[in-house]
Amino acid sequence: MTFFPTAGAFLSSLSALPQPDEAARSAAVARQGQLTKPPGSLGRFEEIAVFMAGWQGHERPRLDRGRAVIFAGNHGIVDRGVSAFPASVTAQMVANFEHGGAAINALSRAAGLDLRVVPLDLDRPTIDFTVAPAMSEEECLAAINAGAAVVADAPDLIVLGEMGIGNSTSAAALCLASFDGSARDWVGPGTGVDDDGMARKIATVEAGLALHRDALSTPFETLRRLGGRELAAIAGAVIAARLAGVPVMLDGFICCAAVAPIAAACPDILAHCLAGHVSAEPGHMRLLRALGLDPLLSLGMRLGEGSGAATATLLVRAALAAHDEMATFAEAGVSVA
Ligand SMILES: Cc1cc2ncn([C@H]3O[C@H](COP(=O)(O)O)[C@@H](O)[C@H]3O)c2cc1C
Ligand SMILES: O=C(O)c1cccnc1
Repeated sequence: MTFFPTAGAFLSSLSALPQPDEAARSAAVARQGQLTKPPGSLGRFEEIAVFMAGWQGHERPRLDRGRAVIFAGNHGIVDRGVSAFPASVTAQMVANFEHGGAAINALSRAAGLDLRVVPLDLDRPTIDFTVAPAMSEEECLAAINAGAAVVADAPDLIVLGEMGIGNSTSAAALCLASFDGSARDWVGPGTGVDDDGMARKIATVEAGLALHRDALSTPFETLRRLGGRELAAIAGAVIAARLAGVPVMLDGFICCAAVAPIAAACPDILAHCLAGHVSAEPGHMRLLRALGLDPLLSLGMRLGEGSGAATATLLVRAALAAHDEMATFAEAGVSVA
């Protein structure tokens, strides 16, 4: 499926974004005010229920068809010694996802999410971005469209994750290109590199920015030059979800970095997104602040795969259960004041 036929179509979609259904939102706010509890006493759960109502367009939103998607891609910069693991682990983990043995399989099952795995040309790593753009326009657009395709049948919620050895370095480059700071502010240990590995990551990000900075004229160019297929796919999925009114749960540093270029150009693009958690990757909290997102969980996780986002979906289930199943003051015969 070609959701975005050209890079121009991808970019112009950012200037015509649908807003939440105000009638459904107001009805959900009114319902929260009638449930048998002091007003506001369910805290963030109330906000989540109202958020889901607005994007789904129903006073009582559902989570029957929740979907987790993990996009996978390989990165040319791995040859620069930026990960504690070899690039071959990406494909090995994809096989593990397909056999049900990874953390995201267990957590998706626990959260009642259907899991899709989308490997993106794993045998063709992106080009080392310190030498040339990571992807051609066609490759980047194909990845964006692979992301957009996973929301075609409008699931109730989409949970986004990634797998790609080396992608915490691409993520740091996308953050530096999109927001302020230095390479050091955005680079972290990822899978657990030592001090020398950290220095190689910082040098890689600095070299990438030095080469491409003057050409980063649009979010598409930033994703294409410094990103990777799985990161472009996440950006495509987030925009397609917005156009389809599908709420999104974002994961850790890498998943959030994938949307940094589009959010820097168009801050409203993340209005339909929740941040599942803040990961232990040091740049993640800084990134969430730049994106204007308040994470639901802080569990010291630093895995990726959509694992934090899938876990946070359990909180959405709790919020929707309270919103849907609680009695109103009138139904329960409880005095209002
Ligand atoms: C076995 C294994 C499973 C993973 N699942 C997610 N990641 C995570 O680690 C990678 C990013 O870290 P870096 O930039 O240091 O390579 C990504 O694939 C990410 O999703 C994993 C990494 C490994 C080794
Ligand atoms: O926060 C993340 O997304 C993350 C951190 C470390 C390794 N992989 C992913």
